[in-house]
Formats: sequence, structure tokens, C-alpha cells
Amino acid sequence: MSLSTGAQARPVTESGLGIHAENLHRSYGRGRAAVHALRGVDIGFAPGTFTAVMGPSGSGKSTLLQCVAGMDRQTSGTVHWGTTEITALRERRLAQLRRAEAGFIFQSYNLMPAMTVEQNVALTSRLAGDRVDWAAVTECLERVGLADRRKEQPGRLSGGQQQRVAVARALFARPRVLFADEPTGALDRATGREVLWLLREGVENEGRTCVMVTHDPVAASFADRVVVLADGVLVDELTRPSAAQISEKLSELAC
Ligand SMILES: Nc1ncnc2c1ncn2[C@@H]1O[C@H](COP(=O)(O)OP(=O)(O)OP(=O)(O)O)[C@@H](O)[C@H]1O
Repeated sequence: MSLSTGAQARPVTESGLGIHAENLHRSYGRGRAAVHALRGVDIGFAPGTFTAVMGPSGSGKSTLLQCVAGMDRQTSGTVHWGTTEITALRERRLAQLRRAEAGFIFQSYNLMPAMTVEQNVALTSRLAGDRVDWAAVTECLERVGLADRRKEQPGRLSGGQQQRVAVARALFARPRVLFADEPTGALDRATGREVLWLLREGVENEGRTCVMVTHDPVAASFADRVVVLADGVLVDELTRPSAAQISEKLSELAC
């Protein structure tokens, strides 16, 4: 089954980054003990679209996300961000490109505990050696409803609040693409929805490309397209599905 093109559910914008992976393989270990996490995945993420990656545990979702995000190296195959083949880049150049173009959100927040909320949000820009625009940091925290907590350390915030800080950090640099791995996995339903609206808003208003791994059909229903992985290959996709349609498809595929 060929699933090589991204759904064009919304108009292609200038700001989002298009991503394309071809014949992507990722194996861990060698010989008989080798685990083939990805076994020839062809997939496109059109600029300005929101894709949810689903599938059973161990099907290769996080591996796919990390390979297309340039955080992990594939065993073979190629990944392009726009016209740039990121799989051909050296680590240093790839790191620069990731900083310039991409934002990342993980289930475990990955905030720096010794820094304040606002320092966490400004971190990427400081690492890039840029002068931090603190007013813009506050504005970004206002968008996630946490401007009044900006001087506190993340450990004093709830899980949902910490994830909103992680979202603010990911969005601060206005990335052209956002990669999220189970961003709502540790959140209650209401907080999870707030985070998903923030992701959706970035796609709608800024034309950002968003790729999100999730187990949750409700979270996936915020996406324009849902792709389903099983055993390292893409087995299905749905365009603009409801949560009920996603659940039905997953049970059909015994995910
Ligand atoms: N660093 C690693 N070393 C060895 N095997 C790995 C490594 N990372 C992932 N794997 C294996 O690759 C396969 C795919 O893992 P991956 O984490 O991508 O799946 P997933 O669909 O995201 O799973 P989950 O939903 O449980 O998070 C699994 O069999 C996993 O055990």
C-alpha cells in the first residue's frame, strides 16, 4: 500500500515546512537479535498540515518521528525537509537546522528543573546565541496562560502546566514544523485538549506543519490526517476522521 503523499486537507502555506521520507528503515542491533523498527516507510507531511501517527505499542511510531525529525539516524532511506536532504547532513549542520526550523514536545516535558519557567522558554534562543526578547517570552507564556508563573521553577507547577511551558518553549522560536511525541499522554482530558488546541492553532494560524505520535483517538481527531503503523510499516490512513472513526479503524486493525 502506498501512502507516500501528505493529505492536502488545507491550503499549502508559505510558512510550513514540507517533509518527505522515502524507503525509511531503522534497525536496532544486528543479526538474529536485530529489531526492525521501521521497514521501508514512505511518507509525506505537506506544509501546513497536522498528522497524527498511531499504531500499537512497538509499531515504530516514536522511531518514525525521531527519524523524520532528524533526532535519530535511519539505517537506510532518505528524509527531506523541503528541498534539503537532512539524512545527508553532518550532525552539526543538522543540529543548526533543527534549531532553526523545528520545535519538539515530549510526553515527559523535558524542562530544565533548575531554571525558571521563562528561562526554559528562552532556552533554545539562548543556545543559538541570540539575544532573548523577554517581552516575547512573556507574550508566549500568556498564550499558554502561565505568564504569572514565569519566575517560578517548573517543579512547582502541575504536570499540565509543565506541558504548557514545554509547548511555549517549542513555539517560542515560531518553528515551521512541530514534532510531538505523546504530548497529552500524561495530562488529564481537559488539559490535554488545551494543548491540542495550541497545536491546532499553530497549524491554522501560522501554517505550521505538525507531526504528532499519539495513542489517543480524541487527540488524533485534532489532526488533518491519521496514519497507522503496524510492525514498522504504514498500513492505513484516514483524512479528517472523527475520534469514533479512528477507534473503529484501530479496532479493525486490532491495534
Ligand atoms: N534504542 C533502542 N534499542 C533497541 N530497540 C529499540 C530502541 N528503540 C526502539 N526499539 C524497538 O523498536 C521497536 C519500535 O519502537 P518505538 O518506540 O518506535 O515504538 P512505538 O510504536 O513508539 O511504541 P510505544 O507506543 O510503546 O511508545 C520496538 O520493538 C522497540 O523495542
